[in-house]
Amino acid sequence: MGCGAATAEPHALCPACWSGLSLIERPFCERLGTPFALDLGIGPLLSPRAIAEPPVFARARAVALYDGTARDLVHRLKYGDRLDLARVMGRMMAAAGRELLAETDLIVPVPLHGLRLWRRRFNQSALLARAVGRLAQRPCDLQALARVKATRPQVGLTRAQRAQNLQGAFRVPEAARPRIAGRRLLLVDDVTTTGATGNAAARALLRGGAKQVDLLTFATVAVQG
Ligand SMILES: O=P(O)(O)OC[C@H]1O[C@@H](O)[C@H](O)[C@@H]1O
Repeated sequence: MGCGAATAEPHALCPACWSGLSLIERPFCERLGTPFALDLGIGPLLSPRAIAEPPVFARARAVALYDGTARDLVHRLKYGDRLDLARVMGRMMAAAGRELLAETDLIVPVPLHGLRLWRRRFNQSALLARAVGRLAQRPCDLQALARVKATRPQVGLTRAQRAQNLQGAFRVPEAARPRIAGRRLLLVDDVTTTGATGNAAARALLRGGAKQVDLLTFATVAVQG
């Protein structure tokens, strides 16, 4: 599916692609979902980063670290027009996000600004959100959150610049407020790097009346602890 090699089942990864995935398993930070190098046998665990800078979202989970096959899959989906990959990636996300999905009322993808959506012709996060929703049997609302600012791409920006770039970028449209009021939302994106996008989007959703916002992405950038 990822590299094009034949697989026994349709919409599956070949063994080589599988072995190139750095899957995230416990022990991980219960808040950020980032893995720990060591299992200390105690829990629940929080990373120093989650304690020093608690995120706006309640909990984040991701399938894999953003390297090897995970990076290839994200790039092929996003820049290579391989929309078909959303299905296999969504299946893995539904598994990695099982705990979050059990407490989710509504799935909301991170939106693209209209201009970027027009250029790319699709929102990869919406494709992933739909695939996760279908499998987990949770409704998906593509209009619950709007990207009202045409931000620079996050790629190449520092941590502080990423947060700055997203200030005021998201808003819950008036018409969507009744649909998210008091509800537990699962925000879906392709990748988390610094968490700036997840934080900015979660902040807008909480301001818009959501009760809780969790974050599920396909990949996360490795941050030790
Ligand atoms: O905001 P952080 O977590 O730093 O970076 C992740 C974002 O940067 C984009 O390329 C991804 O699609 C995602 O929305």
